[in-house]
Amino acid sequence: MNTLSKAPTITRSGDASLENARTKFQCRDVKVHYGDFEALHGINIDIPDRGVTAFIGPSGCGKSTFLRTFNRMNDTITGARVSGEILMDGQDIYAPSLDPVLLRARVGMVFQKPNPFPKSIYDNIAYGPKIHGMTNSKAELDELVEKSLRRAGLWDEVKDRLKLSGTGLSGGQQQRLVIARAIAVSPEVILMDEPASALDPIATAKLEALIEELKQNYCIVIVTHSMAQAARISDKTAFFHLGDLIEYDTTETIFTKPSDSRTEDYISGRTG
Ligand SMILES: Nc1ncnc2c1ncn2[C@@H]1O[C@H](COP(=O)(O)OP(=O)(O)OP(=O)(O)O)[C@@H](O)[C@H]1O
Repeated sequence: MNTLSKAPTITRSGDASLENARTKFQCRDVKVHYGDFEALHGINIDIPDRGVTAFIGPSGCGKSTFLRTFNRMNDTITGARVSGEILMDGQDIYAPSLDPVLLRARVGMVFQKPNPFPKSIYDNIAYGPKIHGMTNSKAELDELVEKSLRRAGLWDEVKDRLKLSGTGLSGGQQQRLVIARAIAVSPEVILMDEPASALDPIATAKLEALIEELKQNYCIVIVTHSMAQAARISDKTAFFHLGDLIEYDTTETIFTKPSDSRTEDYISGRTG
């Protein structure tokens, strides 16, 4: 059964220990055009499940463009065109029969600027589960809201003000609220596009601790401009340059013995 195009039931499956080495996404010759401009020139990469993969590279090299291909967010950009093949758990996520709304529940996204809905903290989390018909009663919904906020490390800070607006939280809290909102619909993947760039060092540390914990259960792909952050939190790192994937390896290898001089120049701060 093609779970992406059929029932809205969103389930996780598999044994965590077995899935450590599993591939979540297989990308073959992925190109993205904006009109006539080719932003990505044919990317081949396998993204592992249950771990953090970092995309690094100079501004404009295509990191965000590539990240958006994993939940078809490029579909929403006028003139953007994706070609090649992206398989998620072996299923073509660009198949015409696929429902992008269901895909985006399975592949959540967190942006640079925290973007809570202008609704209460509670409603920010409850919104997705309601749309997807995931709960049968108010009590179940309450439980899911609490569980999601707990998993995002935010429950203790907000449990007494669930009815207040999500936009009234601090930047770091808003970012964790957005992560809780993504978690609420039981995603398998969380894409993060420079999620800490608007946060102070303390909020960044909390976010990184959260990512460290979430990676036990989710495939996380993060775009970051911070080499230190990539080195701290990711298991694998992909270095992009001018629309090409130059090098992809364990984070340790990329940061200690990169094989391409362009990678070395970038991570050592000589370019970028
Ligand atoms: N909506 C768009 N329309 C046209 N061109 C775009 C669009 N979005 C991105 N581009 C171009 O595609 C290329 C890749 O951009 P992208 O934002 O993916 O790079 P990036 O590596 O994420 O950059 P940054 O680190 O600055 O966020 C750039 O040349 C950019 O100008």
